[in-house]
Amino acid sequence: MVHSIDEQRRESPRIKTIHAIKKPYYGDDKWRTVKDAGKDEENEERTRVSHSKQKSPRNMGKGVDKRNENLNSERKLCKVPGIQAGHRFYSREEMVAYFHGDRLKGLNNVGLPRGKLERNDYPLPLAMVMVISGEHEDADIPQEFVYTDKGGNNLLDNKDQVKNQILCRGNLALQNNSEQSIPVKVIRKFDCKRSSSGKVYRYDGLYKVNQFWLEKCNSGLTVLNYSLRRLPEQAELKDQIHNALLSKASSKLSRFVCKDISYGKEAICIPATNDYDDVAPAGFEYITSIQVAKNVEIPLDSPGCNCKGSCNDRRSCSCAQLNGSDFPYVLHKGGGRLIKPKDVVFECGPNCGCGPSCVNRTSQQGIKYHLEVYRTLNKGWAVRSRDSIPSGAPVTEYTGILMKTDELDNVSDNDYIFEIDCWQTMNEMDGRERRLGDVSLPTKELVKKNDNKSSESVPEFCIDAGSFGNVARFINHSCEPNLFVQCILSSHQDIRLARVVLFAADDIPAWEELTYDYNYALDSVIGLDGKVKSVPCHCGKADCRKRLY
Ligand SMILES: C[S@@+](CC[C@H](N)C(=O)[O-])C[C@H]1O[C@@H](n2cnc3c(N)ncnc32)[C@H](O)[C@@H]1O
Repeated sequence: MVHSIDEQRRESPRIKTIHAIKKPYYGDDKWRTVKDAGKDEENEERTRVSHSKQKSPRNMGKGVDKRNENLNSERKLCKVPGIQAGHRFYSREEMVAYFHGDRLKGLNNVGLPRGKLERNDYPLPLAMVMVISGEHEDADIPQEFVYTDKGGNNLLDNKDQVKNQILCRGNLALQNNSEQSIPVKVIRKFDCKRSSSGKVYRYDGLYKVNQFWLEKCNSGLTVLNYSLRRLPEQAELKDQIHNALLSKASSKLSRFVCKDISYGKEAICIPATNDYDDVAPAGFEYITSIQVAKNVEIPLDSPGCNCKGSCNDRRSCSCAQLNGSDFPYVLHKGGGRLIKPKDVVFECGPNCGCGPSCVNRTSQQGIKYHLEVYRTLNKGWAVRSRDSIPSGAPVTEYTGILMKTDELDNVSDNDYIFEIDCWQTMNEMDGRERRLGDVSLPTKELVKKNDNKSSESVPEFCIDAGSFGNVARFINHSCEPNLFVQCILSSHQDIRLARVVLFAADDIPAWEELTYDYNYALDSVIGLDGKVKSVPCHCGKADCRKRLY
């Protein structure tokens, strides 16, 4: 069976950049006096690159902004809906998704823009969440404890204190919490063998910052201490409920059927878990990059740019020129993010002067998220990420054997074939629809250049991941996907042989199944018996088309 890029695109993301300006909401809680705290993060949000679908009304109003509003703002300074004291999280990412977007340090504050000391009628910063290390997970939740921040420590070397602590950042935040009677959510981190991350994070509840005081430590330097007392009358997970959840979680976590399906070939392990039986994914060899069939020749004729280090001048970089005089990626929090999907993205390649960490090689830098292959009830294997994935980030390339489509054997028995139909899409062949507005002049020229190579509406080349492939071969279809397909050229300019890379279409929370839209034309798959094949779709989305093909 063949699922095609083009068909996926036909109804899928014509992506636009949304500069989200969110209105923070702090719930109807008694601590809502700090109404506007959190606007710093709101500003940060404005730089967010959003990859929500333009064409599909299904995605309207969903995704990044709404979800973050729920997950972040509402939860910052009040209780966390659905989470009771004693709740355990088995990965940092899962815990972070509940408590504070995508970064959670030891002490998380709602801060101030640089240089400001006060905003409106309340002082900032304020402490929201405190993550501290605990001794033993089964010990009772402490009613009171003393906290000492790490201010004044030598961050580069042995972390010893080298300066007096002063009232700034975390320390100042805790003082403000104390003065305004705003509680802090406390999470304790424990080592835990049954957790796949090796840690468990227990939510201990809301604590009032009772008092703070200065103290001289052995080295003669000043430290600031805070005593925190747990607020009374907080609902706690009852032991039997907790144990039930725990055994469910641990049984889930203990059902590892393979520690790393890549057997060390990826920089990050990709485990497989199975809650149904002991079977592990099998029948294929893991490859991290495309292998080329004998009778297919990949040209290496991309001229390449003359930049050094990382490409950053769009006027002088010839690869930027190919992308319509701009770079397709922005650097955000250390990683490249695709600004919007394009017919084709021209990345730097072997003939370029820049180095391997150039932002215009974003899709070539390997898998960066902790992906997991897991067994589902009715879709076979599926893929999820234990980390949240930001919108526009590359998740994985679709690898396999790059071969001629007409040389495929047993097509109808092979669930792992990806047709490379970027060229057909650009030419709007066979009912394919081209995205408007993002076809650069060089891309148009490229289309012309390839015009004599193929006039077929059927893509000439495909990636067969049946026997050789990577984690992408386990990614299922959804009628409302969270990934999209992007064709990429780096070493040559033959669009028929473009690389296929899956990118995050939204901010994807940890543990959500990763999916893209196969977008088969219904009745397009013919079985060996010559009859049209039909497979029901189990994506479970509200607007499910009910059939995969
Ligand atoms: C590329 S494979 C995906 C991984 C596959 N689930 C496995 O176990 O290896 C494509 C096949 O997965 C199954 N599949 C993918 N998405 C599905 C969906 N939404 N509903 C039902 N089956 C699906 C179909 O059998 C499809 O032919």
